[in-house]
Amino acid sequence: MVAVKIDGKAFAETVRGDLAKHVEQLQREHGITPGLAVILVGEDPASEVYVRNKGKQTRECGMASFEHKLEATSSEAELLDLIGSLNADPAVHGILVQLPLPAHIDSDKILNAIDPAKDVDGFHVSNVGLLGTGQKAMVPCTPLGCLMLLRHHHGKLDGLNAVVIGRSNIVGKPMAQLLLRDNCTVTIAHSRSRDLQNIVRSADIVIAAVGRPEIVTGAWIKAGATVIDVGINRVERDGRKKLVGDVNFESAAEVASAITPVPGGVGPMTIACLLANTLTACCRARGLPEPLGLTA
Ligand SMILES: NC(=O)C1=CN([C@@H]2O[C@H](COP(=O)(O)OP(=O)(O)OC[C@H]3O[C@@H](n4cnc5c(N)ncnc54)[C@H](OP(=O)(O)O)[C@@H]3O)[C@@H](O)[C@H]2O)C=CC1
Ligand SMILES: Nc1nc(=O)c2c([nH]1)NC[C@@H]1CN(c3ccc(C(=O)N[C@@H](CCC(=O)O)C(=O)O)cc3)C=[N+]21
Ligand SMILES: [Mg+2]
Repeated sequence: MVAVKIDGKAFAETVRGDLAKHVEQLQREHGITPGLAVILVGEDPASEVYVRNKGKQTRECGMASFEHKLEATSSEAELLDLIGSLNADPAVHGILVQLPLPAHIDSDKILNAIDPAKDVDGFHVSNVGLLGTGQKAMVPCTPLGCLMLLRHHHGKLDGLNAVVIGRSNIVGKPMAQLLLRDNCTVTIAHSRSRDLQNIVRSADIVIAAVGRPEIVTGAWIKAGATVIDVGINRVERDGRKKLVGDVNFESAAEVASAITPVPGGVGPMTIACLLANTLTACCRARGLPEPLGLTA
């Protein structure tokens, strides 16, 4: 292996440590506790693990965590009611609705019902529009976490070729916006892209957000590239359940100059950025200065 392993877990711990200090100061000087509400609809076991981890880390940072679990059969109207009450609750500064939602619920309608000022996922159309036009927005957590890792390990990204594989609203598209804002030349690839391998081979920065276990191998990577693996795929290897990314770590690490592992890469940064966005939302709501350097 020639590549440096980018330790997202350690970096996320540092970010959460900084957050905890700001939260403590907010409490001490203003008597304010930032609050994050998470809504989970249905019983998806993987989602429950995220919700539990998020709740634990939220409390460890000194913030308040409100968890709402709804039956999978809950109606859109019930969910809209809950969002309405959280929008009106001054103790709640951030609202996250865990995705995907059950098929009978219109996700866009739900996401757009969240007060944009409390939309810590950055999925509301207003925040998407603000980000796309270069205005102050809530920035989606996973792309923001990737950007923080890239800036930290690579420095300035000006003029670099970045290839984002995946065009979802939650990862691929906002990731491309952030890289463009940092002056990369951005290509977005997807399932209809022709000659994906050669597109990826042109990249100084590769962001894999595909949801296909280890689809990207070392043979696709330009020597010296930086590889950010967003994928979280549960697979069975040698009779054991295991978590792998969208990148084959072993082979990619032979050619890349730096690469994130799965687990321990982007995932922990996503949660750290969610908490950072909650603190930012809280400061904006109370007209207080935003702690610098935590969000983009
Ligand atoms: N670490 C973290 O914090 C997070 C991790 N994830 C993980 O990241 C991955 C992506 O998530 P998400 O964006 O929500 O996934 P989606 O399924 O919404 O999007 C996947 C994207 O990959 C594209 N794609 C699928 N197959 C191929 C292929 N063979 N070649 C090229 N492109 C392909 C799709 O193309 P098309 O649009 O044409 O269908 C689509 O744009 C998943 O593994 C998910 O679990 C997600 C969120 C947070
Ligand atoms: N509204 C909404 N916002 C999201 O941001 C969102 C979502 N819905 N739905 C699901 C995806 C997925 N996601 C992850 C977050 C953290 C880890 C994470 O912490 N991973 C750790 C541990 C993984 C483990 O061991 O289980 C790691 O990669 O090291 C993973 C995945 C956020 N998502
Ligand atoms: Mg999706």
